Amino acid sequence: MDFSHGAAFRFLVFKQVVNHGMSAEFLDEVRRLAKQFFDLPMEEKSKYSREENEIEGYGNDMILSNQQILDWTDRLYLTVYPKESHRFKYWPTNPERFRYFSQTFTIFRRICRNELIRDEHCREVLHEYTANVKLLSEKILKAMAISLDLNEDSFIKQYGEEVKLDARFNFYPRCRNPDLVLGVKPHADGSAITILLQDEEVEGLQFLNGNEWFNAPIVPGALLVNVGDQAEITSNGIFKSPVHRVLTNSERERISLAVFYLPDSEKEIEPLEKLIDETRPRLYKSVKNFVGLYFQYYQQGQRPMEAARI
Ligand SMILES: O=C(O)CCC(=O)C(=O)O
Ligand SMILES: [Fe+2]
Repeated sequence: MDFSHGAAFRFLVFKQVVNHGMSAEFLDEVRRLAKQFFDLPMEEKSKYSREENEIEGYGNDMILSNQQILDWTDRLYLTVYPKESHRFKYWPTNPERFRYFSQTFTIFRRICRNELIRDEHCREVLHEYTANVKLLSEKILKAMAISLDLNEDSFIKQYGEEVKLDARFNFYPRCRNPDLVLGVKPHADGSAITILLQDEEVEGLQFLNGNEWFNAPIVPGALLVNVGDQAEITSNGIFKSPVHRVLTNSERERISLAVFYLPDSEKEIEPLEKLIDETRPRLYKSVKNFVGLYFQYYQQGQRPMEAARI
């Protein structure tokens, strides 16, 4: 990863990262697994259904009012880190490889990387992806701190000991009336940062800049890094958490996988002291369990950041 252009990095809204240490084949494998899951008959998928008032599991938006417009999407939401938080009742066992890499694939990859084949047991696919994404997220949070002349651990320390990673697999079916409904309504992510694996062929994600929506292009082999609300708060607004949405498509279905890097919900987070001065007064209150707050606001189509702003 090249973070040498520190100043430019400050104004990052979203960034496509290519040198993230994961091969294009591995990313394809992750996409394939997601797709295989969503292709299963409804009867099979509903074994992992989200329960009312729960976030994790398979389903769609929580229904809070009968005025609510639902997103045109199917999701599978799983806490993937730390291991102790895994709730396997929501983890698909079908396709089998959702949990396990085929041994052949693992060995093949290791041979390609000229690695010794020491440990031959299959690794769980999501664990490997999660470990890589956690590492990448922390590298980026360090680079963000360095670009502001801060100690590299400044943001990470703010987020506490017990960070959590949540994965949201998104599937957008074809839609006959794409002008009438969105795949995901406009929102900013409630994470510190989000690492997004986009569909390899179908666009749909858009970012708001001023009053205009811009397409996020597909960059082969890249992951998209998105600043979330909690990084906006801790950076005292220097990094902005962008509003984005997903369009529906009448021709093609689309998948994506967002992994949210979430601060410890017991930890109070707030703008870093060093980023507050007379020219940049403190913009946000201290907040705790921002994700809890986030879901209440999101489902009503409001920006949770409003609750944090001074
Ligand atoms: O599907 C996408 O490209 C983005 C999904 C998204 O914004 C999210 O899951 O928060
Ligand atoms: Fe998002």
